[in-house]
Amino acid sequence: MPNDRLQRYRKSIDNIDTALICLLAERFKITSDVSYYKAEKQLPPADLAREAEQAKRLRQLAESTGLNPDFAERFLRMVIEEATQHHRLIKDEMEKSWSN
Ligand SMILES: C=C(O[C@@H]1C=C(C(=O)O)C=C[C@H]1O)C(=O)O
Repeated sequence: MPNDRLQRYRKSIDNIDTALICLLAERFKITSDVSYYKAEKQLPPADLAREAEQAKRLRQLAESTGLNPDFAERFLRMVIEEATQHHRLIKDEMEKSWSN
């Protein structure tokens, strides 16, 4: 069948997409734990110094693996935004429960 090769490529792409989603789910379980930790300790949801270190490290990693560093940083920023939004949500919820 002429599409055999394309089908194989697509199978590999689907496997990689599955791994990416599973890894992201694992990452968000950890950042969710961080949300509760930060809320309990009254720490700010975002840590810009830490984010700058992560961006630097991932840009270098992207360069060394042939990935566009700008794309790697955009992706990281999107993931961090989702995590910090959850931190803010949990902080607000916890502060409301303390004031009751
Ligand atoms: C998870 C943390 O909270 C925020 C989310 C981060 C992330 O998703 O990697 C990084 C820094 C913080 O802005 C943290 O401080 O480590």
